[in-house]
Amino acid sequence: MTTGEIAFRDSTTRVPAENAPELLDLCDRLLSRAADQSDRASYLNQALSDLGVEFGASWLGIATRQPDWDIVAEHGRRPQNDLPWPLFAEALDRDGGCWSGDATGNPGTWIASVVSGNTLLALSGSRLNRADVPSAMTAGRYLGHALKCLGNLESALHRVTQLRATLEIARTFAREKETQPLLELIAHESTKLMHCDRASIFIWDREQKQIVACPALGVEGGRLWLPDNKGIVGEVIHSGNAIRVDDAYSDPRFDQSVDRTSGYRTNNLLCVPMQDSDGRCIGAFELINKHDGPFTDADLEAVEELSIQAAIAVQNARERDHLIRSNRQLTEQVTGGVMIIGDSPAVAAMRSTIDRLAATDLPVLILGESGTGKEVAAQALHYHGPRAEHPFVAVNCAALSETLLESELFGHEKGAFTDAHATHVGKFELAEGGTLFLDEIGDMSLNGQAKLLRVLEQKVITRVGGSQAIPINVRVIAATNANLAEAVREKRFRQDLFYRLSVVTVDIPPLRERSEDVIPLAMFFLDRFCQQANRKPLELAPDARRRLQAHSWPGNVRELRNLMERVAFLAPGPRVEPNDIAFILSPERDAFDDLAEGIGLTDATQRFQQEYIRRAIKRVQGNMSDAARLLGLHRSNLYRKMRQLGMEVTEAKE
Ligand SMILES: Nc1ncnc2c1ncn2[C@@H]1O[C@H](COP(=O)(O)OP(=O)(O)OP(=O)(O)O)[C@@H](O)[C@H]1O
Repeated sequence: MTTGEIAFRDSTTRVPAENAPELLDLCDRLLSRAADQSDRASYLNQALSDLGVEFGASWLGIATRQPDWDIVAEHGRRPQNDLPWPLFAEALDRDGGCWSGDATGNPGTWIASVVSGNTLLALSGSRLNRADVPSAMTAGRYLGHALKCLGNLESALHRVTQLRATLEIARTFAREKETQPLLELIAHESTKLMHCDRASIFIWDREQKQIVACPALGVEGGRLWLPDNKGIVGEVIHSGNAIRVDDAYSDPRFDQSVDRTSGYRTNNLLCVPMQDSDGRCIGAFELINKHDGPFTDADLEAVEELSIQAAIAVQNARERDHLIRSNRQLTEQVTGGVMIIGDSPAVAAMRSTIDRLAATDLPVLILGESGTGKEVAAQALHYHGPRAEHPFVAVNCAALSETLLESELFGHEKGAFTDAHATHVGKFELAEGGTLFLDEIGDMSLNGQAKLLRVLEQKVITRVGGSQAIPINVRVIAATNANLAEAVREKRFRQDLFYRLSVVTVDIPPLRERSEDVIPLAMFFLDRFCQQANRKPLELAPDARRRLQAHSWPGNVRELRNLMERVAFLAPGPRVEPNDIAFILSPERDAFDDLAEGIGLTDATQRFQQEYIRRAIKRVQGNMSDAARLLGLHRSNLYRKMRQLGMEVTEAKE
């Protein structure tokens, strides 16, 4: 140390008693100003100005050594000659203060006093007294405390800003529903937030023991498949710990082959694991090449936060993708399964009508006896049209009481009635975007009909006990086995609703009127059930075919289907013989066999007709109107026919 320079250590400094009040006042100001400021630059400006006045210094600066010297803030006119760096170094090395002036301690030019660590406060001016050093040192220390507080505040504020930005980004993640665009969005937003070059998401395919990088920028197709045990990502997913690399090429864990593939040079990176809501690692999130130096601890914290949000969004999007895929598969299966089998002209016409109607939203009324295939026709309309990927919901109106029907169709709010313990979503809402099939519409009460009509006209529903109008987009297909036109005449069915539902009518004849369909349907069901029974497809023996065709099928296609189901499971041989179905079909059928032997065709026809009518009457328990319907005749024609055939008409009841 040269003459005229004095170094002080903290332990040896004493502030002269007479300076104490001003010093206290100054330190108080240094601290309280810190509370008013939120950034270090403005604070230092203010603090250096206060110190300048207090010490009568013409220049003040804050110098740091890391290891080169830098002046991070200054106030006043900087002296012409070079700054006394050795004096500054001395002050830092001693962790105290230094004064430079004349040997007697008269006013000199410099005081350097440590603020903290590698930072010091430097004062210059002709009025600086050696006796000022202890006060400058105390003020320097206070300045240090204040700067530390401001530093903490600044990093807390920075963290808040970063968290806010993370939340903002997470909100955009939640809006993106599909996986691939979501991954690209995450990468794009993260690079912006973290001021880096690239970001990649690595999805871990545990079964295949590989990780899929997406988006892998610079790689054709944007995707890259890598083994799951290599490189930094491999280590992160297996250990569940984040890795920060400041110089990639000097880190042995870094897999340079990825750079070789993409032609990109990785300098620094930050890689964090991605965990799903159950804490299972689903992949990793990597950021590459930060623009201003390597990634920091604060970056790590922010990326970990971002990765949690990204993982949730990725998981949701993947589950959604999965649901959509399986829905599509199911729809394809159902669409393939909805086949209208039959060779009769009636079925061929129905198929072409359905093909034409499927693409429209026209209301369709399907008419036909029970089991003729009304629901199959409704499904074909739905699954062959644009609503196929939305739900097909069927409601049997006959099975529901008036009160139940309303809540079933429109839903109810919790507490709407005594048993309404929870909110119930109605069938209209469940069928949103798709089709609602109202089976047995003829059995709906007049009150229910009025409500249904209103919904069809206004296209909104209100849940029972609710007040909110919920818009609906549902195609309605209705069906009935009753004579709706007659019900309208008898005022049991609203005419306006009838017209609204029956814009187009599809009439399905009973199976007995389309005997060409019996064998194709029987074969279709037989094949399907043989598959289920795990046996080779069964043949139908010619006699068995004849017997099936001769049957009157009062239960229509449903009866045939059920019969074939039992046969597929029970027939002992590779062919269905008449005996295999004899015990299932009505035993009365066998009586027809006798007719064939030894009598003329006219007699046989007459006896056949007598027998046939007798059975029809028996089947409907003697109700002549029903029997006439079953036989496809008007009731008066049935009586006439019976008389012609010499049958006892009195046996019939109404
Ligand atoms: N043309 C057809 N092709 C294939 N299967 C059919 C056909 N018609 C009916 N079925 C089958 O017959 C059974 C009964 O058909 P469906 O339920 O559609 O009749 P429905 O007229 O709606 O009866 P209900 O009035 O009693 O509800 C179902 O198993 C259906 O798959």
